[in-house]
Amino acid sequence: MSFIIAAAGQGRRMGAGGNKVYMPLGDKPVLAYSLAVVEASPLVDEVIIVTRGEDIHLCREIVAAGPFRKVKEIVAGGEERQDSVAAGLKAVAPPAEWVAVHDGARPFLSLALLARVVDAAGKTGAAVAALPVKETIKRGNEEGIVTATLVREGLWSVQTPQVFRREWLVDAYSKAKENGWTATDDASLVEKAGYPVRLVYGEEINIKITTPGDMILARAILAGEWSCG
Ligand SMILES: Nc1ccn([C@@H]2O[C@H](COP(=O)(O)OP(=O)(O)OP(=O)(O)O)[C@@H](O)[C@H]2O)c(=O)n1
Ligand SMILES: C[C@](O)(CO)[C@H](O)COP(=O)(O)O
Repeated sequence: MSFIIAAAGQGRRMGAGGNKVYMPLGDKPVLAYSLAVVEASPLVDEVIIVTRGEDIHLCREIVAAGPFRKVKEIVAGGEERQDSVAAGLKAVAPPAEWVAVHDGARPFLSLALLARVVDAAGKTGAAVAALPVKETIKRGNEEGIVTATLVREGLWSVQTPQVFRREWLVDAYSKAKENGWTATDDASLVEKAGYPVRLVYGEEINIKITTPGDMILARAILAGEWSCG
């Protein structure tokens, strides 16, 4: 399986003035955590990292320090996450039957979660890690007034990894380009292209580091102050 790591963001919501995947977390940068997991996974044959052109030198340093030998290519990303994954997908060689996409900003990927998503994708053709929504979900207008309270039943909060039959993901990205579809995750495009996507129980610990509060949480997780499946 080819494994694409999307790491070409700008970290605007982190407000640290740089790409959060290169921020230190414990003794290594955020990006090095998921790289270590895929390096150890027998399910992953090759890794493609997508990062901003200006960060490629930082990425190379992390790969060399690992050393992360499965990294086949480091490619430059695009304006939006979708553009970055599209760039990564171009680097996946056609013999690969399966492609996984993961956020570099999710350092606590586990081998067990990756195996669960791969297993489900093997049966359905596409699968994503996700958790049922726990809180009441409301829609609000620009003035902050509630316009609707949604039915929570059946709603899932989606994570990565997301695993797809390569041909499905390539087809979905080509249809997205043709029709101008945009999405915040890869599965949305695959769904829109007409393919079934299986939801697989993710892990609460598999957070996406997005804001400064998430970095505090990540440090607590690392220190063993919080852990749960
Ligand atoms: N153009 C982009 C935007 C995002 N990402 C990656 O997609 C993941 C999830 O994105 P997000 O949390 O939104 O990261 P940022 O774009 O860095 O954050 P922000 O939106 O706050 O700027 C991250 O690993 C990020 O590096 C990417 O590869 N290319
Ligand atoms: C792919 C993702 O991590 C699934 O939760 C998420 O959609 C990324 O969204 P963002 O807008 O880049 O934060």
